[in-house]
Amino acid sequence: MGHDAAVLTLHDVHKSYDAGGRPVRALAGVSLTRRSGTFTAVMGPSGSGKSTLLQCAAGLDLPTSGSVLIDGVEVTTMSETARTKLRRRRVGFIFQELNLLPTLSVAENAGLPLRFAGHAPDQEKVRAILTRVGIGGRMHDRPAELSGGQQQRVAIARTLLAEPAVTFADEPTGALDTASARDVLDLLSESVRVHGRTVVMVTHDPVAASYADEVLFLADGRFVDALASPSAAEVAARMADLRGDVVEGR
Ligand SMILES: Nc1ncnc2c1ncn2[C@@H]1O[C@H](COP(=O)(O)OP(=O)(O)OP(=O)(O)O)[C@@H](O)[C@H]1O
Repeated sequence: MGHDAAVLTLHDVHKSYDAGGRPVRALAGVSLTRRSGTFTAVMGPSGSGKSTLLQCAAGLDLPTSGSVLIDGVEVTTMSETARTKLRRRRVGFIFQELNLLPTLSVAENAGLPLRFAGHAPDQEKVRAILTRVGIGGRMHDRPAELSGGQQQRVAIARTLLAEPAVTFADEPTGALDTASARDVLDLLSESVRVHGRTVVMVTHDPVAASYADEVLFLADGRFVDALASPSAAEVAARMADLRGDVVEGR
C-alpha cells in the first residue's frame, strides 16, 4: 500500500443497539478517511458514540449499515473468522482491557502479532524496541507484574514491531500519572512521525488530544467539528461548547 493510500475509511456508518427492545442510536452516519502517518484524536461528550466508533472502525463490532475499510479491505461483509485474521495482522490495539495475555512474558506479548502472522520475532529487535519504550529490563516479567503505564508501553512496542496498518488507542493515558501519560503520548507521536504508523485515539483529555494532528469531535453519533493541530486549551474550549457549558468571559 502506498504512503498516500487510505488505511482506514468509514462511509456513512450507522450503529444502533437494541436495549431491551428499544433501539439506541449510537452512530448516526459517520464518514472518515485516514491516510498512513496520521495521528487522529476523537473526542466527544459521554455517550456521543466514541467507543462504538472505535469498535466499528477496528472491526471488533459491525455497524448496522455503512462501510468500513481497513487497509483497503471491506470488513463489514467478512466472516467473523476473516475479520479476526485481519485484525491480528493489520490492526494494533492499545486498549486497557484487551492489551496483553497474562500467561505470556512481556517480550512474548510484544511479539505476538508477528507470531500470529507466522513470523518468529527477532529477539534483538524486540529487546531494542522494549528498551526504546522504557521497559527493556522487564522482558521476562508477566504483564501482572507491570504498572498500567508499563502495560501501555508493551502495547506501543507491539505497534512499533508489527507495523499494523492502523492502531486504535482507547484512553491510552486514562489510568496514568501526568509524567507517564506524557511519555506514552510522546511514544505514540513518535510512532507516527518517525515510524510512519497510523493512530486513532479516543480520549477525554484535551492534553492527550493536543498531541494529534487532527481532533475530531463527536456529538450524538455524528462528527460535528474538527481542529487541526490544536492546543489543549482550544480543545478544552471546543469540548465545553459541545457540552453546553457556560464558560465565564466567553
Ligand atoms: N452494548 C450496548 N447496548 C445498548 N446501548 C449501548 C451499548 N453500547 C453503547 N450503547 C449506547 O450507545 C451510545 C453511545 O455509547 P458509547 O459507549 O459509544 O459512547 P462514548 O462516547 O464512548 O461514551 P463514554 O465517553 O461515556 O465512554 C450511548 O447512548 C450508550 O448508552
